[in-house]
Amino acid sequence: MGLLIEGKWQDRPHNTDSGGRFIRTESQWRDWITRDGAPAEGRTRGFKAEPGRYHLYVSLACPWAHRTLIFRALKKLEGIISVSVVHHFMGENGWTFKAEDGATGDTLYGLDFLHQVYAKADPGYSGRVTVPVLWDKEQETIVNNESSEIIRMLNSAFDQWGDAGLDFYPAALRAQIDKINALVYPAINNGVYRAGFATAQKAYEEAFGELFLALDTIEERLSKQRYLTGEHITEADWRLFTTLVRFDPVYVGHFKCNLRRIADYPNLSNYLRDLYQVPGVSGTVNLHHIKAHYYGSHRSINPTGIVPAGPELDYAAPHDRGRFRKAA
Ligand SMILES: N[C@@H](CCC(=O)N[C@@H](CS)C(=O)NCC(=O)O)C(=O)O
Repeated sequence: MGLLIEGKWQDRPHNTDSGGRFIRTESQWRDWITRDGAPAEGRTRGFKAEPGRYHLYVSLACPWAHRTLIFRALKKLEGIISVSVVHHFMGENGWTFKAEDGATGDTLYGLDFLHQVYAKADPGYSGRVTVPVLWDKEQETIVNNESSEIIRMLNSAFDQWGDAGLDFYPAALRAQIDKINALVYPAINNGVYRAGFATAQKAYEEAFGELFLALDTIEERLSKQRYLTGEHITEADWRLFTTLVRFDPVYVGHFKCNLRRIADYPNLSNYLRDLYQVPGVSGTVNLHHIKAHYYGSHRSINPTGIVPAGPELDYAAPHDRGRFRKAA
């Protein structure tokens, strides 16, 4: 684990504040692919949506990268946007491109490390080297490395080629989706990291308390409706899904998020299986990469790197969410 400082790789741990709280650094590459290629508001670089021009660098272990793979699959963009999958082990060189055990290697340039992709885009770059990365093969640069923005682009910019009938951020639901994201992101998506990477008891307990309070709130909401905003799956559901699917196999043990498992929540566990069983989604979930990455790479938390053999999980088992189906 580390970061680039003026284009040079340095092996460094995650940031924490003086109270031992995990601090997530803001993503720095924030341009947008648009249908007409015009720069997004407040930006100067423009990128036009074109088939075959863009590439995603992802980790199958990473919940943020996972969002982009789900959108790529559901919006039927597999033939339009290519992908390289990094190796699940993230050690002193950060993410690497060994083409083994489900990783593809760097299918564009044959590089060894993801930090070389960042340095290719900007030889003087200073910052963390994270997945996902949305790469422009034409200008050989990073368009964007913030998953919440990449999924919005995949949702609409490529509709000429993808499934234009699916909209996970419909205008009528935007305010509701934004409100749910504002709870789910800090308390759940980032909350598990805040618990797991805390280096002081109080910081851990703060994150732990917020996390389970938010899960309880969502559990209650899902007792009344099939999805977070009602009867349609939206971006808010996919953003929650990538954390839920990692929760019992990893976050309960590795990040000490052990007040309850998702399996102990009747609504959340059925909802998780419902989303997992949406055609195209299970193919984006790789539990081997997920478990091997977290337990194997975070040696400050798990010094032996031993990957637990359990728990038994069956996300393909039947769920009860059809009970919300409206009468015809
Ligand atoms: N805000 C970013 C976060 C991405 C992120 O933190 N990815 C992790 C993997 S789960 C990573 O690459 N970490 C490497 C590091 O921080 O050095 C996003 O949502 O895209």
